[in-house]
Amino acid sequence: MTADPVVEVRDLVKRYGGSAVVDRLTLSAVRGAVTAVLGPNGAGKTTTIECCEGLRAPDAGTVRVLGLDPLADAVALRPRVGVMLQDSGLPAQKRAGEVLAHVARMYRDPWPVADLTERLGLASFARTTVRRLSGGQRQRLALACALVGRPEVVFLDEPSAGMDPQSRLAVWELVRALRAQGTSVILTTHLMDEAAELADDVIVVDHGRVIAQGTPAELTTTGSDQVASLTSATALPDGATARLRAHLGEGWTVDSPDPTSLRVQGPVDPAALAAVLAFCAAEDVLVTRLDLGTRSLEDFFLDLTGRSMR
Ligand SMILES: Nc1ncnc2c1ncn2[C@@H]1O[C@H](COP(=O)(O)OP(=O)(O)OP(=O)(O)O)[C@@H](O)[C@H]1O
Repeated sequence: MTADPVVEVRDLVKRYGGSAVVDRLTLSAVRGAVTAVLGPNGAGKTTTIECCEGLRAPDAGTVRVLGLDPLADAVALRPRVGVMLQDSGLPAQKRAGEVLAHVARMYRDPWPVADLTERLGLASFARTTVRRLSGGQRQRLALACALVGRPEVVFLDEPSAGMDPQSRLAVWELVRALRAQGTSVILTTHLMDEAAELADDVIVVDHGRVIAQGTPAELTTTGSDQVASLTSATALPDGATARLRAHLGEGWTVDSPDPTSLRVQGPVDPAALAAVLAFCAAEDVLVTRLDLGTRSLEDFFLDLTGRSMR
């Protein structure tokens, strides 16, 4: 548990039809930090976050946000917490600009609407009704509505899903600005680059439980391990991955993300690299590309949660 948590979830259980989709989940998020919650489809992320938002009642366990109970203390928490849902819940018949202005009027000291409009590029569709907005435009409006009350903590469920690259960058900039002004941000995302770019802390959820937590650097650095990624001109010979694994021996991980790629993870040094290339030559594999680097957050995530779809 962290020293000064903004969100603290202990042994949370949520069941649907008898099966626990959140299964004694425990996590905490640091005040003033950006915490990214990752996990495969159906892992229980949204259910957990919605318990934190007071939108769902836990079957067991405790949830505290800013030290308060999201259900029992809902009235006290409402002005202090911003929520951006996957399903935006915005009024379909109203114009985008009117919706944001209306939400702003509900707060004593709102974020200036003109500034949010500028940061999120809302002006071009301010006069469009919500039901006519594109998915990405609706997301941007929902984000503006979540932030306009200057919340102390904000929950963002896949904030940049469906957005074009320009909008995604604008959202990232905004999240960085929030962090700089001390706002705590809890976001769920399937975009590993988004988590790596923004998060101070990453929490990986699977099958309703936390299976890893740490900074992106902690999660992607295993000792002195490096990753060599090789691309072959043609499909690799049958069994090449297993033979290379046997050839390199203990301390090495070898896999093949696709038929023309080899990924070698271990203490890569000049001699090891020469051995890998000699192996490729012996197997008549023409290497057309070689990249060296540390494990990405995506590598970590796939190693942890597997490659099969849920
Ligand atoms: N109201 C509900 N009734 C029944 N089952 C539900 C309900 N809400 C969620 N579930 C189930 O709970 C599980 C977890 O769902 P949840 O939305 O929390 O996952 P998630 O990690 O957010 O997934 P995704 O990445 O797809 O958004 C899923 O199997 C889902 O079908």
